[in-house]
Amino acid sequence: MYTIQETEIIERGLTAVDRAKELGRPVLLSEVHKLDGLNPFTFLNSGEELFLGERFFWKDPKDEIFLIGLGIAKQIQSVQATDRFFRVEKEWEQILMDGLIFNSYSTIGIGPVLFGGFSFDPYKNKTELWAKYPDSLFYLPKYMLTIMNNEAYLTTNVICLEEDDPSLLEKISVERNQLMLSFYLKHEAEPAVLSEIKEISKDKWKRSVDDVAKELSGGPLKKVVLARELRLIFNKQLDTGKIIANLYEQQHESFIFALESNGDCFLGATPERLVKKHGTEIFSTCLAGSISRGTTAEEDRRLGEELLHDQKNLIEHHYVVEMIREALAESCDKIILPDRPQLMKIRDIQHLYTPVIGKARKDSSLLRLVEKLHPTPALGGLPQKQAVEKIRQVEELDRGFYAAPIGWLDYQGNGEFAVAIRSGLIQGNEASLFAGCGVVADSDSESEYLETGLKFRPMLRALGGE
Ligand SMILES: C=C(O[C@@H]1C=C(C(=O)O)C=C[C@H]1O)C(=O)O
Ligand SMILES: [Mg+2]
Repeated sequence: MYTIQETEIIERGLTAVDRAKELGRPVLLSEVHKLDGLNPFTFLNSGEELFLGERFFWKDPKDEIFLIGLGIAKQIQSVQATDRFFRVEKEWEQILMDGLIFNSYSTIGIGPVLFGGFSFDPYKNKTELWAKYPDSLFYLPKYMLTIMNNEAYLTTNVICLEEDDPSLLEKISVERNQLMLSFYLKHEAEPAVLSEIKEISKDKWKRSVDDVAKELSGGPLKKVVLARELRLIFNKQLDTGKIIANLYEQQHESFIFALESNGDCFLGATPERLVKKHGTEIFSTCLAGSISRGTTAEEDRRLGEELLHDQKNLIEHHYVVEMIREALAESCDKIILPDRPQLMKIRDIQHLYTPVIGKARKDSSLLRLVEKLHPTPALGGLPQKQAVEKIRQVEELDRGFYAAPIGWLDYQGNGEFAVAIRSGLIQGNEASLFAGCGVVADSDSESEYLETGLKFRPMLRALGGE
């Protein structure tokens, strides 16, 4: 059982209200408490009643950090396509500038943290599918559990207005204690059963792969990533908490993420980091080029060797390395990048993988880096602008947040963004799953089709459809 000193938040809140009056604008109050340890899924589920539709979940591949947010103290969103990264950054800086932050720990990812993401291409025609997700969508949560290197912290964030009185803070204090009393392990309900899978425009998709591949041999386009969709229908409402827990169990070596919005939930298990910033240290990942896993250790090793020497896949990978190297060179002083890819083996697939490390210059913020990198040729193509235009033109799918940056940043500028692949959008008793692949001049549509099949597997399994 957990309880937190209640008088403290009221006193702090009154100071924040005084500051709001002085400044004539809202003021953020944020406080951090250390907890004895708490299961992240217990926390996520305990918010189901009060905060359904306003939750997020994040875990990195090494289980170094878990972030689970419940409720929205402040939402930053934008329907404007131009400067969307910059706009989010400016609004975030404004909130932090006046904020009162009570945090006596030096851990990253605690105190005010913004969690969310961007759509893949704000200039693509919108469809109903992603109506709940604007082109930029970020939450500053009301309550957030951080588990960092096995230590647990609870952050509480309140936006105090000029006209607020102590009753607001009393309400928060009561709500928080209620939440902490309700930490429970959820009763397992019968899982939803898959009744139908619709494969969206399979033949048309394969034709577009052939057409684009043909076009690539003439240049100047070198690579275009094309994606497709599966629509799944279940016999009842899907339990997103359970799907996240399944992903955690089944795809341990990946980032697990979820972002709810107005009843929908976008979630997935991606192996691909876009960029991580920890102080001035920058980490990025080149991931492109794929082959299946073997059924025996020997076959698996042989397939890995084949991938490491396959020209088509090496070229597909090389484009990503070149672009990331160039993009980071503008913001980093030192870049360390091995000259040959290695293998990343995950449950259903193996990839060519090149890790990148850099040292950021003073003025390079995490969102600036995200802007420079997105989309890398692993998700868009090369050259970047023309590839995205080609996708806009030929791809039937509305990608929404699929293949786009999703992640978090803390109030000290640390944070991490992953590329939201191996993902799906959960909508009541239905789900859309997305998968794509890098098309280069000698791509063959049948093998690209099979490759996307491998990439659907993690989500299909987590949904009980495999
Ligand atoms: C586009 C996806 O994956 C990307 C494409 C890859 C490829 O074509 O080899 C490999 C890894 C990812 O960068 C996806 O999973 O949907
Ligand atoms: Mg590929």
